[in-house]
Amino acid sequence: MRLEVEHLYVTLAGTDIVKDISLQVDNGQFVGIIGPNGCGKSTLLKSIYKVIKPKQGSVFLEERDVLKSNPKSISKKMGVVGQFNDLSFDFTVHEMVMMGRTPHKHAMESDNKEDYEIVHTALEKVDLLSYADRSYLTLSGGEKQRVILARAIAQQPKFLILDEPTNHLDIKYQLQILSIVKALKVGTLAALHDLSLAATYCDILYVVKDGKVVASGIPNEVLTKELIKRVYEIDCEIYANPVTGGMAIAYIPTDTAVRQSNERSKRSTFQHREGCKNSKKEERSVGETT
Ligand SMILES: Nc1ncnc2c1ncn2[C@@H]1O[C@H](COP(=O)(O)OP(=O)(O)OP(=O)(O)O)[C@@H](O)[C@H]1O
Repeated sequence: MRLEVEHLYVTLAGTDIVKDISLQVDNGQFVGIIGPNGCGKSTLLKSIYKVIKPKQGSVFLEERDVLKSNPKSISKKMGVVGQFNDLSFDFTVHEMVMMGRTPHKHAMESDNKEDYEIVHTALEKVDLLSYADRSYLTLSGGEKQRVILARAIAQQPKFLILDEPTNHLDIKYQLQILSIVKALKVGTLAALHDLSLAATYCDILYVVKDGKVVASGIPNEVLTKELIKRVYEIDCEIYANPVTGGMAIAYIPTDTAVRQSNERSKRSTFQHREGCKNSKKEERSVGETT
């Protein structure tokens, strides 16, 4: 499904947080929103999935006017993985994921065989099948994050919104979760912090600063060191990853202590290598004389 956001403005507690943002996500596209802490990414997403009411603007999912539609009709089409996934009540992992089926059911309709199969597949996808009977509240942050993604998958959405989906995840699950989402082949709008991951997985990036889009386009063209300096106030070098060929970013710390420690570790690596070379030479010459 295609998402079209036009001239969105959000004001919270008298402050303008989102200022005239327009963006599009085509069917099957993975679109990333990047930008520094507090620039308005979550607020923008929340206003798209109807948790916050925008002051002005429109959000359309295909022909449907999202801001004027009732939440249940939107939740049949749109899955959301939010940033904070804490609950006051305890549920099992299986029950949590089964909640993803709710938008497709009438009041009092019980879960059927198909629902169970869908939940099973969703749990399998995020590697949590063996956790089905565990209490959600006892899970680690990363495990909770994967349960919430499984719930969104069980919802079988035609469009996905993800707010920092890799927040609590170790690198294996960061890659796994983004690959799973990409393989769903539904339009996806995701706020991401890791620029290298954003460059790897996103078809299009929107860069937000102070509530405004300051750049957009394909990652290779958008992510320049000048833009990163302007938006994040940090120096970096961008290079082609020698193994994957993809874009890699090396951040350059401004902190002198860190620079000195890097220099020291470079020197000791060099000394270690030279030491190894010399002891190999000695071993060879001992072998030749005996
Ligand atoms: N309910 C609220 N009332 C007042 N200000 C708010 C409210 N919610 C968020 N803000 C402010 O709006 C700004 C944008 O917040 P938002 O959470 O959208 O940023 P973000 O880009 O998602 O940040 P992060 O990367 O840290 O998650 C912040 O300065 C935040 O303090």
